[in-house]
Amino acid sequence: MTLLDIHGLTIRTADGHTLVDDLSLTVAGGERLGLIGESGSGKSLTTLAVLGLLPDGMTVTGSIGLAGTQIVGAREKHLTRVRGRDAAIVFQEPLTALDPLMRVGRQIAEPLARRQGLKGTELQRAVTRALEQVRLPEPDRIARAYPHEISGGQRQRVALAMALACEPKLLIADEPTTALDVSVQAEMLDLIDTLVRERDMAVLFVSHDLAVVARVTDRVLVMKDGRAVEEGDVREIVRRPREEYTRALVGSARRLESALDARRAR
Ligand SMILES: Nc1ncnc2c1ncn2[C@@H]1O[C@H](COP(=O)(O)OP(=O)(O)OP(=O)(O)O)[C@@H](O)[C@H]1O
Repeated sequence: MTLLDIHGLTIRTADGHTLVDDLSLTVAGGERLGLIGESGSGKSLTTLAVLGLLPDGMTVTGSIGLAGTQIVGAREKHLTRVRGRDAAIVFQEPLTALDPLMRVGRQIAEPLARRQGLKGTELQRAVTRALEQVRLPEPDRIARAYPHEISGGQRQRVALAMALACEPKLLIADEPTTALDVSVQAEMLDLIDTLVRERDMAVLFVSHDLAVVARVTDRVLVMKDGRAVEEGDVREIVRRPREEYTRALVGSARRLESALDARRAR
């Protein structure tokens, strides 16, 4: 069944400049779609639009159906209900989602209390469980820490725990590993892969890196200048890119892989 149905999505600035142009895509329940394209191609704006989080002043036309709710034009009170429950987002920079002045445990507790009505010891246990699920060692210490007292990789795991806290049907991951060290990136991708599989969640995974997208998604949509240029099975696109732009993306991903192979062989 279709979980996310975007049709003819167009996003413009207040002065009429088109940033996303007539974009259509669907994600079925449990399916994983990668959104790929170079910087500025409109990937992030598309994901923000799904949660009704576009910056003030931008205008949106077209439709975005998310688990039966029409997001375009929806009132804030309806959007609040959808966020976290139907879709949740993990950003490239975890500090975007975390409050610097609040202990990590309280930040995870907040959505759990609000959505699941948990309190007291039960709530504390749920926070510990949420931190354990994202494979954070010493969950109790992490829960007492402020965001700046833990590492970037740990912060991203905390942000993932928050996004998963209400078991959304769709996880949106916007370049979730780009800001991390290469050694931590692979661990994070594996973690997302496992957790999403266990929960049978759908994923909209945004990246400019085809190698990363190929690792976690089944299908990929390539964007350029706010438009979809190509869409298909991720292996098929890597093997036989149809569009020139996609060929260039595949070519640069290959060059990077062989450069890394050459380094490993040294
Ligand atoms: N608040 C804003 N006001 C005006 N233009 C914006 C705003 N946010 C983004 N844009 C423009 O919209 C276009 C698409 O931006 P978007 O962030 O969606 O790209 P992206 O593909 O996610 O890029 P990146 O990989 O660098 O995050 C860009 O040209 C960007 O400059």
